[in-house]
Amino acid sequence: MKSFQFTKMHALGNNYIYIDMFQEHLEEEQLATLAVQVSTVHTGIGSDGMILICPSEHAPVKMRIFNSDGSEGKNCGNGLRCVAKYAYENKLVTERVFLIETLSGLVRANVHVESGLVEQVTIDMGSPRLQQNEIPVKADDPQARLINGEMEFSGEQHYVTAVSMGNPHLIFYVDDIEQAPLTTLGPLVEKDPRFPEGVNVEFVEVVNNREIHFRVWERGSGVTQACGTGACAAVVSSVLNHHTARGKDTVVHLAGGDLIINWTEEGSVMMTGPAETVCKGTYYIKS
Ligand SMILES: N[C@@H](CCC[C@H](N)C(=O)O)C(=O)O
Repeated sequence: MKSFQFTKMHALGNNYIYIDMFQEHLEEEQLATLAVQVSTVHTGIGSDGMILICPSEHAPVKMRIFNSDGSEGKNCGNGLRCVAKYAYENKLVTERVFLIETLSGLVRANVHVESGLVEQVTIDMGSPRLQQNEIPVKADDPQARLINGEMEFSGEQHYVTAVSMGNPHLIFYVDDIEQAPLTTLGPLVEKDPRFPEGVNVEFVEVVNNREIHFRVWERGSGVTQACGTGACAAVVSSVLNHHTARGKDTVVHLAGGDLIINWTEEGSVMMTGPAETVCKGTYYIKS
């Protein structure tokens, strides 16, 4: 029976099965099915998806992320922090600051090490993309931004902001995060035809100009405890909607814990937060 070694890691509860492609070989055609199988709780390992840590021609390491439904995402903030921790602790890199390639470009990781272990990671996530054709959102004017724009979902008008952090996000503001319509509006908006590639759906309650509450329905995985790119998109949206300030640290309270996000004056979105190893094991591939 074919098998591979895996590491399960999580970042604020957003958990993935990580496979070291410097050591393992998997066929491209089997990756989507494998992501579904390993993610399934009862018959697999149980996770929000699968992440490959791959060799790269442009950086010491490349990340590929598959959601639990087998679809491939182009970026994953929590995954990047875990990949950075794995790369440093497993000596795929020797420096504490290094590049990671993603399907949406290169990002810079900075690992914060205590007693030889990476506890926190800061990722320079690059600049957000705001034009509707970059998200993508179908629009009469594809170059225009969607900031606090009106959109109808199931007969109700909502004010939404669209941000790409290499992957698509749509942000809704709510008065009480505990009442956010995560499991009703989330799946409906994710698959709305106005988002040709689907969309990650985020709900935000503003606490004050340095703090927000956040919940997410992720494209391809549903409700998760945290979404790094989503938290970055929520802070960008909150600056654009004058709820928080650019160039200042904003604390994002996610279901799984806190992230510090700063959309700098220079343009980059900086994300700082933890990454943890859960366990390692052997997975036997179903034939
Ligand atoms: N959990 C992630 C994002 C994973 C990919 C996303 N569901 C997509 O399809 O774009 C994060 O931490 O950013």
